[in-house]
Amino acid sequence: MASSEEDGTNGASEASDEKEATGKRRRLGFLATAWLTFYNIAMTAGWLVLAIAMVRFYMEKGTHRGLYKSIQKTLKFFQTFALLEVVHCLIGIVPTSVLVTGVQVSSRIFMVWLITHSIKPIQNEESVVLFLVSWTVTEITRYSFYTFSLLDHLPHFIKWARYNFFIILYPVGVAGELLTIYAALPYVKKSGMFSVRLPNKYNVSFDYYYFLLITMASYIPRLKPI
Ligand SMILES: CCCCCCCCCCCCC[C@@H](O)CC(=O)SCCNC(=O)CCNC(=O)[C@H](O)C(C)(C)COP(=O)(O)OP(=O)(O)OC[C@H]1O[C@@H](n2cnc3c(N)ncnc32)[C@H](O)[C@@H]1OP(=O)(O)O
Repeated sequence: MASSEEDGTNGASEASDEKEATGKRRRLGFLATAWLTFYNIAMTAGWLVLAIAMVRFYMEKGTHRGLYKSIQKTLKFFQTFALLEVVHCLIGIVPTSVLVTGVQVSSRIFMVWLITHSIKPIQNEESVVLFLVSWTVTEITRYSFYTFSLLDHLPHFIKWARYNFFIILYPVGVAGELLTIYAALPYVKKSGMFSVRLPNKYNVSFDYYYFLLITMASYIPRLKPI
């Protein structure tokens, strides 16, 4: 195999990658780079803690029943913290689209707080494990990718994982989310939770059951990974 010194091509492309990365950091500014590095390290660590807790739970109990309850605090904290990602786009320190990030983060927050947290009987559904595993592997890969990129030391495997894992993880995650919402439907219909019925003094009505059906339908344009 020809070395970069021999053919001159790899060396040139590495040098241009290096120049590009340095230029990007300079454009970003010291404070923004420091904050993003801290944020990405914290998020990688948070999702790693979650992964370890899930593996330990399963090894000790041999079942997924009770898993959500045991990890919910960590999940809620780190997934809610991800709202900062929308802020990062809004203030322009990351070049991702506000809309794409907003949809991604709000759908996750919705799953965490308005579905799994609020509807206790569905917490032991297998579908919850599907999206938990999918989100966890995705986020460990994604945040470590951003961290190593900012530090200019991106291992090949992390780069490969960032651009390939989603081929499996995205459909698994979406299936887990949709099946969990589907499992919630009977409880929502029976309890009438989060619904506002007429007559009332504001003359407005809202049916959470139909809202969930619309939410499920709104996944259709997003079946292609975002
Ligand atoms: C209230 C009711 C809500 C109802 C919702 C309606 C339903 C809608 C359906 C939604 C479906 C979502 C389902 C989803 O939850 C399922 C899953 O997630 S399953 C798990 C698998 N998922 C994935 O693989 C997606 C993972 N997510 C992402 O990749 C990102 O979150 C995304 C927002 C999609 C952005 O990705 P994109 O590839 O567009 O951007 P990049 O990552 O390449 O970033 C672009 C550039 O910005 C730099 N960047 C971004 N973030 C950071 C950061 N934190 N630190 C440093 N730099 C960052 C990045 O390096 C890129 O820079 P450059 O281009 O210069 O290299």
